[in-house]
Amino acid sequence: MNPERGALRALLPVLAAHRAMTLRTFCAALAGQASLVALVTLTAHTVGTAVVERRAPGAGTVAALLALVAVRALATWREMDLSHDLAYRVLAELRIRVFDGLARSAPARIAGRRSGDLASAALGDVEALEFFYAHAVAQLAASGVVFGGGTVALGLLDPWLLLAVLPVAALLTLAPVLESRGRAARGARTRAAAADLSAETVETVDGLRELLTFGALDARRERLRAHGRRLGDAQRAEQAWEADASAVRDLLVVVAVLGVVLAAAHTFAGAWAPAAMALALGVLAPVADSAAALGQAGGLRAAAARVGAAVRAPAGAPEPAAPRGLPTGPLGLRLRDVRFDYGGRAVLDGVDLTVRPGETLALVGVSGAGKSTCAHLVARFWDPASGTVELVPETGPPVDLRDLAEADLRAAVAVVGQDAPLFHGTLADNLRLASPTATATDDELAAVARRTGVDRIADGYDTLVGERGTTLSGGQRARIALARALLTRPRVLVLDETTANLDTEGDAAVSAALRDGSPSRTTLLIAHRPSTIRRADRIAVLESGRVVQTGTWDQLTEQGGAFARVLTR
Ligand SMILES: Nc1ncnc2c1ncn2[C@@H]1O[C@H](COP(=O)(O)OP(=O)(O)OP(=O)(O)O)[C@@H](O)[C@H]1O
Repeated sequence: MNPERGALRALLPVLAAHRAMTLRTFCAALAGQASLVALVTLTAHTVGTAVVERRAPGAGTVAALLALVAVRALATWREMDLSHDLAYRVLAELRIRVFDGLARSAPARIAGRRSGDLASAALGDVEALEFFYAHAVAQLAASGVVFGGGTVALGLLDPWLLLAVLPVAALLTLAPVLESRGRAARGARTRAAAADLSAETVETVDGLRELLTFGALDARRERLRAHGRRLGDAQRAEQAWEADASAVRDLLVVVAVLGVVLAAAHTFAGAWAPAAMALALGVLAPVADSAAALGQAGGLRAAAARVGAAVRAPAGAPEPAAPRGLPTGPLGLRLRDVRFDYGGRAVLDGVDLTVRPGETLALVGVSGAGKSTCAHLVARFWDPASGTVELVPETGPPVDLRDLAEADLRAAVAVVGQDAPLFHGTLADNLRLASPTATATDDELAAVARRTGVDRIADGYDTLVGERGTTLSGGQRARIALARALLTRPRVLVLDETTANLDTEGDAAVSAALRDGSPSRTTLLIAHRPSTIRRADRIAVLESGRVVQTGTWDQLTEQGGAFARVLTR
């Protein structure tokens, strides 16, 4: 099924939380449209009276005209105010829902997608929906009511007038439906081009250093230019169609005008003839506006589909319905017959691995063996296709990660990667990222900073580290990421090449400090450097999706085989 079908309708329930405001916007739109129809009708009648019957308007008529002008002006202002207020509230909510969807399904969903593309979905597509919420929903409903009421009035006044208006109204309403597929395709082209350009721009800015180093800036500029051109072409195609559609709508209204003039001249005399014509055309005007709005909204279906998909994204690792608690004390880690793939060949094909409480186990293997994948499963970024990942208390049964509440899992397990990103802000902000409620005291922060060497990075904790830590070296970033994890006091710590960027001395110092800091903590250490691996209590070798060897450094170096191959590589 076409995922864009009904995509806009599927986003209507967001308005449910703003029912009162939606209703007020509808009332303002209704008052604005109805007062306009009344105003043009009364004006036509007044002018007709003056010109045809040579009678000046009475005080009552003038007062009614002034009142209608005031109502129209007030209602228009109120509608603009309310509809935009409503739209901006809804968009703010949608942005958060899109973010929640990404967070819920990330990084499973993010894998393979470009961050600029996601940013475009989160911001550009949501922004594009402003038209739908501010200018379409309440206005279409109001137009329907005005047209319905006007149709009844016309029918009572003169069925010929109705006959002149109805076919054109039907064609105007039908046109956006008939052209919806083409509109959606053109809109999708624009949104896709905008997303590509956004992805390309983000990648270019991120990789400026590399592009400069390899002299690839000019080629990249050309690519950006080509993407910009593609977006421009898509936007022009949309606009050209819009201009044509608008001309066709105007033509249809002209046909209606001719019919209305004929019908009114046939039935009415004196000042009532222009009044009836004005009423008939006044009733048709909201239909023409609605047709334009419907057409424009049709172009937003691709944006709505992308936003809807992000909002409804299933959780990569769903929360358990009845979470189990974790006993206090040291926790071991066990992977039991774990199988996992990223949609292609099996990356893990029956991994069995045990890390005892308080033990440090080094997981080694050649590049691409699946070590980081194991770390991601322990962090529960994804669930295994089969098998279990368990936390094993010293006493009591093991607890499957799938049975743990998210907060309990995050409190027990911390995973630090090789290039953990830092965020714009101070060093203290970055260190306290995991405990924003400042559960870590200043003394604790200072102790952890000392242990990880973070206290030697900057003059003070108020130092700005810059977006993504670009002002820091790789080793400094690694120390901060490690300190950040330690402040959460994890019982299981997974270090995925965390100290690879430190020099051998720094690596040794951090390892010693880690061990002294909390001897009961269980550590799964992913490393390539022999001196780092050697410090672990035990070593497990991952090869062809399985753990093929385990033992101490001395045992494994004696055995040779897979471990020897890893060391040689
Ligand atoms: N998000 C992903 N989507 C698809 N395939 C992936 C993804 N992440 C990793 N892979 C693939 O899974 C395999 C294992 O990757 P993984 O990163 O776990 O290996 P690794 O042992 O940690 O490697 P390295 O030592 O180089 O970091 C590789 O073939 C990799 O290409």
